[in-house]
Amino acid sequence: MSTPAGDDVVVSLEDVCVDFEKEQGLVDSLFGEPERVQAVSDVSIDVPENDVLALVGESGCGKTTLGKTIIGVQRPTEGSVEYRGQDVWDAKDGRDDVEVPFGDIRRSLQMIHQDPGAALNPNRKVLTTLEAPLKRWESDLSTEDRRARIFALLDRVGMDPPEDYAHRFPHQLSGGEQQRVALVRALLMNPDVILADEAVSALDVSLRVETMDLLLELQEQFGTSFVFISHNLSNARYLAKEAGGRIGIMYLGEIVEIGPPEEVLNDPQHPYSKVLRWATADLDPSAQRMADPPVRSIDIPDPVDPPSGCRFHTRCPEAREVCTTDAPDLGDDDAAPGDRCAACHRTDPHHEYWQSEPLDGVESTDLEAVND
Ligand SMILES: Nc1ncnc2c1ncn2[C@@H]1O[C@H](COP(=O)(O)OP(=O)(O)OP(=O)(O)O)[C@@H](O)[C@H]1O
Repeated sequence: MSTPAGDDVVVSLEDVCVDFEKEQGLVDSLFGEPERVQAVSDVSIDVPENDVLALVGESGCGKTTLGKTIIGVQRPTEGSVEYRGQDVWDAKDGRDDVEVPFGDIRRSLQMIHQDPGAALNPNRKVLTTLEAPLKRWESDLSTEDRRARIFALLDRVGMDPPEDYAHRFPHQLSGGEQQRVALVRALLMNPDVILADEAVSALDVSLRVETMDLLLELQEQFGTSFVFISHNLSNARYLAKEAGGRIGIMYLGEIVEIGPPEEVLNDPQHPYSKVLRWATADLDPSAQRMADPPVRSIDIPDPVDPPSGCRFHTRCPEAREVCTTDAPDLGDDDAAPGDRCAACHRTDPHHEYWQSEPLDGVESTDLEAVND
C-alpha cells in the first residue's frame, strides 16, 4: 500500500492496532473494566529505504504512537511489524527462527524527540553522551576511532569546531544545537530509519527550515529514511516535497489519505484533509478561504468509543447513511506504488454511497459535480 516504487522496504506494518488502557481516577478504577483508547487502528504501511514519510494530524490522532510502532518502540496490540522481513516482536521475544537479532533492529530504527534538552543527560558532556552507544554497540572501536567518528559527524551537522562542542554540557548549547547532538547520537548507529517526532516544533521559526534542510542533506548523504511527525502541515509539506516523499494524514488513529504532498494538499480527496488544509492558511496565502471550516461539527469524537463506519462521518460535510456503517479502505487495488490513496467512499464512483441518503444537514452532491 502506497510505497514509492523501486526501493527496498525497511519496515512494514500490516493491519496494526494499538490500544491503551485509559488513565482513570481512583473512583472509576474501583468500578468495572477500564476503558481502552484506540490510538492506532488498522494501519498498514511500508517504509522503504531512502524515504520521507511525514505524518500529520491534530493532537491525539495517534501520530506518536504510530511512529513509535514503526520504529519498534511500541508493541502493537494487533497486527505485525516487520524489519526487513523479520517480525520485530518475535525478535524481541527471542522466538524461534529469528534471523535479525533485536539489538540490530533497535540500532537501525532510531528516534529524535521534540525536546532534545530533556533527552540529553544534563550532567554529561556531549562527548560522553555520544560515546556511550558506540562503546555499547561497537566495543571493538579504539578511543581514537570512536572520537574521530563523533567529531566528523558533529562537524557534518555544522557544530564547528567539533572538539569544542564535544566538551560542552547540554545547558551550554542552544536548542538547535541540542537537537543536532540528538541527531548525531541517532546517526552514529548508521540507522535505516529515524523517527523525528515534532523535531523542529520547539525551534525558532528561523531555525526550522535550516534544521529540515539538514535532515534532507543527511537523508541524501546517508540514505536514511525519515518518519517526520508534525502537527504543522507547512513543515510536513516542505520536508516531504523537497525529499520527493509522502504525506500521511491521520484522523482518530487511522491514515485517511496518503501520497505525494502536492497531490494531497493541492487537491485533497478526503474531507478531513480539506479541513487540515483550511486550517493552514499559509499553505496557499493567495487562495480564497472559506470563513468557516468545512465540517458539520467541530467536536472531535472520543477515541475510547470512535464512530462506527467512517470515523469522520460525525463531522463530514459529505456524509451519507452508508458512511455510518461501512468503513472505507485506504488501499486501492488499482493504485500503483506511491500513488495517492484516500479512505473515502466518494473516491469510488461505483460505491453505494452515491445511492445512499445524505445525513441530516448534509447537502446532496452528485458524482458529476465531484468530477467537474
Ligand atoms: N501510554 C499511554 N497510555 C494511555 N493513553 C495513551 C498513551 N499514549 C497515548 N495515549 C492516547 O492515545 C491517543 C493517541 O496519542 P498520540 O500521542 O499517539 O497522539 P498524537 O497525534 O501524537 O498527539 P500529540 O500531537 O498531542 O502528541 C491519545 O488519545 C492519547 O491520549
